[in-house]
Amino acid sequence: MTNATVTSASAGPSTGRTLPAGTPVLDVEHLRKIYNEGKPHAKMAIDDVSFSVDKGEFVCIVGPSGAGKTTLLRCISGLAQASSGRLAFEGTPLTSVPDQLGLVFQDYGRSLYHWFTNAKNVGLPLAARGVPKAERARRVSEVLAEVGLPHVEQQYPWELSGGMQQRVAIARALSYHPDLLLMDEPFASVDAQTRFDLEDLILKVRRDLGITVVLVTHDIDEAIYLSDRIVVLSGSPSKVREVVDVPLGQDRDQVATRASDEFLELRRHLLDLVMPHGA
Ligand SMILES: Nc1ncnc2c1ncn2[C@@H]1O[C@H](COP(=O)(O)OP(=O)(O)OP(=O)(O)O)[C@@H](O)[C@H]1O
Repeated sequence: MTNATVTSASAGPSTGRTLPAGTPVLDVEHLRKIYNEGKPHAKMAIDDVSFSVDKGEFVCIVGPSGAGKTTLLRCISGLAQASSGRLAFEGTPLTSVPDQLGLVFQDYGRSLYHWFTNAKNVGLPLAARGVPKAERARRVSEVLAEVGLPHVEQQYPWELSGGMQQRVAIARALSYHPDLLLMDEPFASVDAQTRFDLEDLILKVRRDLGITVVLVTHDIDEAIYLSDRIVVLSGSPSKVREVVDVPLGQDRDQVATRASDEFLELRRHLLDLVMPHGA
């Protein structure tokens, strides 16, 4: 896991363009990633990974430690270059960081500028894109309200709890209405109760904004709770072991959903896939 920062890969507003029916937001075909290719210390992190994500879907990626989950997100986001294979974003081959992409990584502590107010942090991608000040202020208020922090604009990140800081980071990634939100272990650094709150927040954001989400997690239960589908990676160098449908409906509840027979059955199946020998 990289302790990378929260990044807004684009500062521009969503294009809002309508994709032709059946066009996935994200298409990953036979992706392979070899670090230090051609050198004696070359390392194949991803062998052959294919999957696609449709508009509005919530897809989680799980797999053993070192399977290449972070590497996969870095390739999808354009932050790392795949060695071979094809990546397409909204039907267009991906050659650089896509405009309509939001990224949220685990380490909110390093991701926010602590000498800027929360409002300024959230507005940075908009400022970079030249969104006028008044419009920027309106959007910052709107998105902070969306993540449940309507009163923190003039405070600084260090005045907030860890969970609140991660909400600010999420608000920043959402400020320009990305079509696809990529999240790498976004809730791994907070306590269990805050983690549940943030999971519910991201489900609400997804519902409110109709956003497409791809999230990497070590936590099988979290993956089931959040997902429409789960891509299970094998150990390193990774292949797709299975893509698991999660037919739990849209209305999920931290207690009732997690206690349901369907949830427990999926949990058993996923644990079998991730720890095939009961390790
Ligand atoms: N910049 C890099 N240079 C060389 N090798 C790397 C680099 N980044 C990652 N790797 C290697 O690629 C493999 C996959 O790493 P990655 O961080 O993508 O896995 P992961 O599934 O996210 O791991 P974890 O679940 O432990 O966070 C590992 O063997 C790692 O050592």
